[in-house]
Amino acid sequence: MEKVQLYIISGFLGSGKTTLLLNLLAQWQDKKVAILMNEFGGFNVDSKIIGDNVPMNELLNGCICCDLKSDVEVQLHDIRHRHHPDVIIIEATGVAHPVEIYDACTAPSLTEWMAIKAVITLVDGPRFLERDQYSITTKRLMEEQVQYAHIVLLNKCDLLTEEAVKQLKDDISELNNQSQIIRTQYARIDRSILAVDGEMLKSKNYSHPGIQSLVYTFTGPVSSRRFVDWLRELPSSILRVKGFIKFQENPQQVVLFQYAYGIPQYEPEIMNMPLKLVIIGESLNKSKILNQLDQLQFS
Ligand SMILES: Nc1nc2c(ncn2[C@@H]2O[C@H](COP(=O)(O)OP(=O)(O)OP(=O)(O)O)[C@@H](O)[C@H]2O)c(=O)[nH]1
Repeated sequence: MEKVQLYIISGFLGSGKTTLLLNLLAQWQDKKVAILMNEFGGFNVDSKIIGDNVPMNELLNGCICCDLKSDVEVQLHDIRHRHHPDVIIIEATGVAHPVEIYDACTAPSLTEWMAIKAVITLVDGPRFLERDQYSITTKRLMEEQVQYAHIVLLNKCDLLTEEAVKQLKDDISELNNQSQIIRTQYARIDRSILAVDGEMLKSKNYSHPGIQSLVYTFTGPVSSRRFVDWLRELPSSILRVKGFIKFQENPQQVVLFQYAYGIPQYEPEIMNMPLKLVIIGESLNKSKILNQLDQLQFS
């Protein structure tokens, strides 16, 4: 019996994990692919982006590498029994430690039928270049995600100079000289790159104390100008914002909003999605953010 192949997609918040997942799904149309999606918050924007056609289990409200670690085994068995996939892809939260996820997938009841093919880490080039500006824990996490990958995608190269790409490649090789390093834009890779076999990674206990998330639900459209003003004032401790929003200028249109490393992105959404925004950052001042969003919404 051929084993189900497992790929683990890791990488810091907003580095391009869902973008890679979408690329892989497009290339693997000849395979039955199922997804285990993990979100730090209670609302999964990424699963809405991927849509209903792909078999998917979700682990919400926590991180797969610590508080939800024991659920991984149960979810993987469930995926196998319900969907009979050829390939399973785990998309971890941006704050997950790859070794812990790997460890969670090596339970004997899983290895009977599942083979871990690779841990793929996405590096957000511009953010990684400036990793010294984050707290020591966050910087260490970014580096360890690189250190323990079998394949590293140096992503967002469109936002980097050649010199910066060279510098980042050197930094990544210094952290991990065993991995393949591939420079990418929008996480575009050829599936042949994934033909590797992940060897054992060593587990160690890991936690990420400072990183938190909150979900805000809008009751209706907001002013786009005031929303942009709010974004401009966001402290650098806010690492990621994503979700669905409507603007007063075009109140019927749902917009998929993404904000990673200071760069906002707006895309029209055809489905009528819940108007929720997920905000992830280091030591969030939750009441202040909720207050600001209330003001945006109600005044
Ligand atoms: N300029 C540029 N933007 C990119 C690239 N890859 C992804 N993005 C954008 O970066 C944002 C985050 O991408 P995602 O794929 O959602 O990142 P993620 O790692 O899944 O994010 P989280 O799940 O929140 O950690 C989106 O707006 C993407 O369109 C790239 O190579 N270049």
